[in-house]
Amino acid sequence: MIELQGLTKVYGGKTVVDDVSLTVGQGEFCVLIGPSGCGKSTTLKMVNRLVPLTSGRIVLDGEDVTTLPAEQLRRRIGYAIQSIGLFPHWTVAENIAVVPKLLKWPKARIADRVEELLALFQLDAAEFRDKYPHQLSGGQAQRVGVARALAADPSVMLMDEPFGALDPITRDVLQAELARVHRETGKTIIFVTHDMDEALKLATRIAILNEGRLVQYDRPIELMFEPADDFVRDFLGKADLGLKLLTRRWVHQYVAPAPWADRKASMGELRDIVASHGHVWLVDGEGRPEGLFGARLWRADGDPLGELSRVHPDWMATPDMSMKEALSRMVWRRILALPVVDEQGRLSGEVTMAGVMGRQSEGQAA
Ligand SMILES: Nc1ncnc2c1ncn2[C@@H]1O[C@H](COP(=O)(O)OP(=O)(O)OP(=O)(O)O)[C@@H](O)[C@H]1O
Repeated sequence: MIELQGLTKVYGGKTVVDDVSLTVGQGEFCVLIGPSGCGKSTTLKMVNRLVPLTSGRIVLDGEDVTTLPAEQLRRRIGYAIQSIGLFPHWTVAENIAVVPKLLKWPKARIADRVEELLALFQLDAAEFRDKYPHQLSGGQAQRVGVARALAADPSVMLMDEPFGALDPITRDVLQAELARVHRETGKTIIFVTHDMDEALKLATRIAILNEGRLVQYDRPIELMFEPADDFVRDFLGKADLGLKLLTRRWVHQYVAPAPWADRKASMGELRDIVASHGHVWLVDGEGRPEGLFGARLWRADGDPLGELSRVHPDWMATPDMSMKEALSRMVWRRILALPVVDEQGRLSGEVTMAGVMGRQSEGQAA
């Protein structure tokens, strides 16, 4: 846990960070966000004293570290930045080992830690251990940069737009990886970005800064439903709130029992189910969805069953998929429901457009 108390930075008479206080609990992923120049990076750099404080205190795991020598502090706080800062003449393994070496860990322990971190970031140790930074792609180098920051198992990780320079696809992959690493390691993280989508994907708590001041510090859902003021409301971008919210919601939160029938069902039985539920999933002998009657945006005239649609793997949803992705699949395939399948591919429920709308408006009313 880390507490920032009244952090203030004045440059040449101008207060660029103004009395910022916030507590990041153990295992919390705190994202600092705000317009360019609002003081995000300066706040972060005061935490590990890359920038000296004008006033304020930093309390790390209950200990006041404001006057601790900066080198000692930095061994307890990992730091990863956009430009990576890998040492060009050192191998990947040597780069990752920087802080453990400073801490005089035994060689074998360092080697084990390097292997463990490469595995955590899905880099094959045999292939990457002895490579030099110029032999890595941007995404690989960035993974090594984050692995290095984690190497000595710091109590807190600071990250300043670590994925800012990456293309959108690599960025997406690394965001998902970081979210997983955060879940697996339970690290306390403070992360700076100016990208709200990135913040919503990663944060357990978001701190919004404006002109050096902390305007709101809340869980993402609370920010969206209870913005502290017009600045926050505008900053979140009203028009996209509903969709952005869906990136934080999961299929398992929306899954409902699915009307289904197997191959033995008669057309009469199928019509009855469609009459009461609007659609029906046909499952094979193993319980895997293979067809759908109804639930298309278009219907054949006359027969309420409409035409049979073959269930395509692209339509299926899994419990851990985001609702944004599920919704996108419904829109793309022009269907009003997706089957939710378990690990064996068996029908375990469904998500529907109506369900999304219901839960969205419930959330907004809350
Ligand atoms: N070394 C410095 N000397 C003087 N002013 C500085 C210094 N570093 C930052 N500032 C000013 O402090 C303010 C906050 O800068 P900071 O880099 O913290 O903003 P930021 O929110 O991280 O911005 P961005 O999103 O553009 O990176 C800016 O107005 C900047 O010009």
